Amino acid sequence: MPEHGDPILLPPSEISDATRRAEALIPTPYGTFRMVAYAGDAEDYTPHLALVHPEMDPNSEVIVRLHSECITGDLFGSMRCDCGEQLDRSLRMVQAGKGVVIYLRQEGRGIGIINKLKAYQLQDQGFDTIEANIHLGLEVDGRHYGVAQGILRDLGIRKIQLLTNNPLKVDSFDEGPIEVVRRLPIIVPPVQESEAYLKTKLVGMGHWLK
Ligand SMILES: Nc1nc2c(ncn2[C@@H]2O[C@H](COP(=O)(O)OP(=O)(O)OP(=O)(O)O)[C@@H](O)[C@H]2O)c(=O)[nH]1
Repeated sequence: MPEHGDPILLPPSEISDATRRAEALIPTPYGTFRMVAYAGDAEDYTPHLALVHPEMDPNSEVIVRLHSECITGDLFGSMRCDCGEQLDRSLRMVQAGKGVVIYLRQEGRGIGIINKLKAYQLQDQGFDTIEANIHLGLEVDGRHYGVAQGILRDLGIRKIQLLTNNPLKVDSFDEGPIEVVRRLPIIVPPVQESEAYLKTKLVGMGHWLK
C-alpha cells in the first residue's frame, strides 16, 4: 500500500482538475460548509466541489461522500433514482461527523444530462439503465475517481470512512495513498418510480443494496 506523500498515479488531466481555485463559507439548512472549487481551468463553469465541515480534522478517519452530479435528483427531487435522498443524507451525516462531501461533475455516470434524458426515454420504453447507455453507444459507467483522491489529498486527508454502496468507488482507492478504513452504507428504500433502477444497480452493477 503506498504511503501518504507518495505521488498519486493519475492521468495529468485528473491531477490538474484537483487544483484549488476558490473557496468560501456557505451556510445551509444542514449547517455551514466551507465550499472549495477545484478545476484544471480557472474559468471552468462546472468545477468539482468539496463541501468541508469547518471543523474537519484531516488527521481523523474522515467521513467522506463522493457524490456524482445528478441534476434531476439532486436539484429537482426526481424519484427515478436515489441520488437526491443520498445527497440529503450525506450532507446531514457529514455535518454530524465533521466530514466532507465531494460533488463530482459526472452527470449521468459521466454521459451528461442530454444523454441521460435520452437514456430515460429508452428506459420508459423498457430498456434498463445499463442497456439504455449501451443502446446510445455510451459507456455504462464512464466515471473515474482519481480527481477525488487529488482533492482529498489537497485537504490533507489520509484515512476515510466512505459513504457508498458502490464497489467501484471503494476499489478506486486500491492504488492510491488514501486508505478506506470503513465503508458506510447509504441505502435509500425504493419507491415505485425507482424500483427498477435500484434493482438493476443491485443485480447488474453489483451495488451493496441489501
Ligand atoms: N446514465 C444514467 N445515469 C444515471 C441514471 N440514474 C442516475 N444516474 C446517475 O448516476 C450517478 C449516481 O451517482 P452516485 O449516487 O454518486 O453513485 P452511485 O454509483 O449510485 O453509488 P453510491 O455511492 O452507492 O450512491 C449520477 O451521476 C446520476 O446522474 C440513469 O438511469 N442513467
